[in-house]
Amino acid sequence: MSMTRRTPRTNDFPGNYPLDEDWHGYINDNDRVLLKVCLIPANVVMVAAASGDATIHYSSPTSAGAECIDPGCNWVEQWVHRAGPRGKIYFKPEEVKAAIVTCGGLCPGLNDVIRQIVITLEIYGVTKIVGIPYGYRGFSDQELTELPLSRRVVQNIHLSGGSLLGVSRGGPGVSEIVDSLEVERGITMLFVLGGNGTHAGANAIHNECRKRRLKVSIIGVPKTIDNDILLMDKTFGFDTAVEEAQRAINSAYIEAHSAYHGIGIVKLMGRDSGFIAMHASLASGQIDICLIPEVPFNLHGPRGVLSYLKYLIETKGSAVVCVAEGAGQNLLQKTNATDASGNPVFRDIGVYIQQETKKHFKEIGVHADVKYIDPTYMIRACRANASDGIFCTVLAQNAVSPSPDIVAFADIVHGAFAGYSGITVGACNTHYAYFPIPEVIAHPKLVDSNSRMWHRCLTATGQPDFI
Ligand SMILES: Nc1ncnc2c1ncn2[C@@H]1O[C@H](COP(=O)(O)OP(=O)(O)OP(=O)(O)O)[C@@H](O)[C@H]1O
Ligand SMILES: O=P(O)(O)OC[C@H]1O[C@](O)(CO)[C@@H](O)[C@@H]1O
Ligand SMILES: [Mg+2]
Repeated sequence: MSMTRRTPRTNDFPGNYPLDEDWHGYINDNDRVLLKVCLIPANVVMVAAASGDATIHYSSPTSAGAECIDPGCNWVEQWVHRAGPRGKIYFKPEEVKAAIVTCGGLCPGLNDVIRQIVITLEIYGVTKIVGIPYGYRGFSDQELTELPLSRRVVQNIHLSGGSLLGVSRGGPGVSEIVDSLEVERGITMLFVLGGNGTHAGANAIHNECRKRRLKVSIIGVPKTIDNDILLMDKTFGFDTAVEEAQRAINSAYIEAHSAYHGIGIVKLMGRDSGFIAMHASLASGQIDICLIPEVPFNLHGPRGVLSYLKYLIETKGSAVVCVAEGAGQNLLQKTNATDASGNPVFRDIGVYIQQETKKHFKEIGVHADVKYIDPTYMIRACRANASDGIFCTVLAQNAVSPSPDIVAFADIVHGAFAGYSGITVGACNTHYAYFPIPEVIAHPKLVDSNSRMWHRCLTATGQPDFI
């Protein structure tokens, strides 16, 4: 097998300099990634789910995971732009001032992404790169000054969790942010790392820039530990969260297993979506009951969680419950409180289950030793694990000499240089693509209770329905 050089050697090409059509190092602007396919000719149904299933040929719309895009289940193809470096760039690197901002909650991998963006920008020849401190707030708070970024500054930041730039919720309105971008700072590329709220903000900033006819690229990188962004295989930090959750689950298991009639309860993140809880439960093999926001359950009553816990105590001697923070909110009193970004503040379902379990076992006169673990912030503050780290690091290596397989975070820089704006980057069916922001934040991506993955989780825990 011969080694292929990633950078063209001048003597490889006639005239000593490769023409774009001879140098196969760039993404063609017309390259596309297939997002969904949906077809019903006669009895044959081929439907691709939102992500990752484009290669499945379903034989019936009732097959697990099958999904029709339109009500008639007609042939529909959805394509998105393939991500990667373009032969023609839209910005002159020496005229670019790029800024990076991280908003919302923390997520493992933020520093890796910041680092990769800076390194890739420098490779393009950009020298003016700054970090906006503490999320969107950094655009309005006069006491916060922007942080100059360079390879030297970001070299080792991936070795720790958190965000070099800091994060925040809430902050200034869109108009104020664009004033700051345009007038105060002269920013021409803004890289926005955040979840659905941040992306809603990024889209609004993009629209305002267009309204003002500003030549500014607004590019998102979806950051959500909950993995709740639509159309993408997964988002960075999710893998790390699932892995870190294993420690908490294992501790809960050991506590429960070592106690007489021990019950361990672990609450994991997941405001709307139970992906972390589902995957962590599956990975651990130590969970008896997994509760997620998408699947309603009763705590009390003959089919409720508490009756099943009693059964587990009687048959196994101990039990471990994994509950996502957004699960069972209908069982709790609403607070009507919101955080600075307007997100509803939930009551603590983990604490509630702990209290109700203690109460229930006392009432029925059965001894139970209940231990509750909430590892939320320990998980969120972690540095990215190897898988999430590779997700960034390999991209960085590719970014050193642009080639067609430069992907993901490096790609968002390519996206900006290609003149894209109002887009976000992600992996879809293992390929990297640019997505229009409104499409990916239309609603949170949810665990499908009819999916194979949820069924696998139920098989792994052995739990019944709690309704
Ligand atoms: N609809 C919106 N329009 C403009 N800006 C928004 C909107 N929603 C949220 N934002 C802003 O985006 C930032 C982050 O929002 P939010 O706190 O909801 O976190 P997030 O991006 O969803 O991340 P996380 O996954 O951690 O919750 C905040 O500064 C908030 O003011
Ligand atoms: O306590 P904070 O910072 O508001 O963040 C909590 C939220 O952040 C998330 O981890 C998402 O970033 C949610 O799962 C959770 O509801
Ligand atoms: Mg959010």
